[in-house]
Amino acid sequence: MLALGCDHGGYPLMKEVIKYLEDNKIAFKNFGTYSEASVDYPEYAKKVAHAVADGECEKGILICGTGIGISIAANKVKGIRCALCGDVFSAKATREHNDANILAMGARVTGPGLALEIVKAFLETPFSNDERHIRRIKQIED
Ligand SMILES: O=C[C@H](O)[C@H](O)[C@H](O)COP(=O)(O)O
Repeated sequence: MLALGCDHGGYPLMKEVIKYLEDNKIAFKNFGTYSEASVDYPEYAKKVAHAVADGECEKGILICGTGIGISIAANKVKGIRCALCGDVFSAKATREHNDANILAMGARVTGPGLALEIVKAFLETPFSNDERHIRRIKQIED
């Protein structure tokens, strides 16, 4: 199960992401927001980050205007490795190297075509399980 969250700035892109997930029969839980009415992104980062950290959801996707604020907020939650990605290489690398459990994107930065390629790479790339990456993730946790 995938946890979704966005603010008003991220909402237009989140609609595209939701369509992609539905088309590909990928299960998700949507924590909002549900419109372009102005809201505060930390609230949605918190909901998604806790759903992932608590094991309710396996991974998450967070979107705000830039992806910056919502990723900063999500990374305050213990156990969260939220990666802000604006390209496919980074989305793939952060899964392989960092075992990132939340993808963040900026709807005012990244267009929908590229964003959906980023989502696909993030969801389909497994963690490498390489010893050096496990060691470094452990250092982050410590
Ligand atoms: O990092 C923060 C996000 O980009 C927000 O989506 C952004 O700050 C919202 O801006 P505004 O309230 O001007 O729409």
